[in-house]
Amino acid sequence: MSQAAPAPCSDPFQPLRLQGADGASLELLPYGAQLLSWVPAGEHGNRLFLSPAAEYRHGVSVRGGIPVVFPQFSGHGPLPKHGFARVQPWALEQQGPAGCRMRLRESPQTLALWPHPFELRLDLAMQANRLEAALTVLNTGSAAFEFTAALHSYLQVDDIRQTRLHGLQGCRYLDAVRHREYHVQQQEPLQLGEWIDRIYVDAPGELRLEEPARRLRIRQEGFTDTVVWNPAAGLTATLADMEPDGWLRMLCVEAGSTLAPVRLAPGQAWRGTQILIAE
Ligand SMILES: O=P(O)(O)OC[C@H]1O[C@@H](O)[C@H](O)[C@@H](O)[C@@H]1O
Repeated sequence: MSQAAPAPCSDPFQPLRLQGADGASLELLPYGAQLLSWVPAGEHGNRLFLSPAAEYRHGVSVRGGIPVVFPQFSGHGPLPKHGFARVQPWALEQQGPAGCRMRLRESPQTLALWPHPFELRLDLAMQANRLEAALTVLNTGSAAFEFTAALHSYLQVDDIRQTRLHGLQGCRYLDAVRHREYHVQQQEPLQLGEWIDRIYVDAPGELRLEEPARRLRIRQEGFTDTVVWNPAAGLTATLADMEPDGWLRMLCVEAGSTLAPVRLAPGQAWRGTQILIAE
């Protein structure tokens, strides 16, 4: 990756476009450091789901791509849902043809919500059919803090009802759909098409998303949990930024540390990575 001077992006809603020499490409919004699209080398379509009804304005999270969840997962705490990183303008720190580093530091807005100095880095790297997204959290203050976080990846599928997720059998999960109870995954592969909202705890390092015509390997490192979410028709109808049938074309498979907070002493850093491999 070539080094460029850190640049605050003048319009955070103006996407950055990167095109690797091998033909892979991505589009990224400085607002939220949100990846909007990733097209692997040799393919033509976005492997990430981006809702055509997504909203692009301050204070609202863009529905699709890969939102960065920090410092709070979902509604599990006093902060706004999924924290604030996804609705802040990030700076572009480094950029090359096949990758970039985005950076977010504390600001008066973040300190008003969460009184800790921090630095977040999102490193994105494409290589042929592979995309790596790495989130680094640094404690730049003088007191310890705790956080939860996730890479909230919306994966594009042709038809969720024909899609299977392999690799979760035997894994314990917290089911947000059924009274927030814990269960153990029996079905293998996991069949989809109904409302699902689960946190798989101590999730395996690799899953496989299988569709009739293609496949995606999903790896994670550093993160402890995997969240699987699809709103189905009922919940989708309540989301203004989703088309009524949008749920048929997406599945969120999120790499997260969501239930047990990560504690960072002053000067310490933590890193979590999600790797997507298109096949
Ligand atoms: O609508 P939001 O805030 O982007 O959240 C979407 C979903 O994100 C998932 O991570 C949660 O498990 C779901 O409960 C939630 O509905």
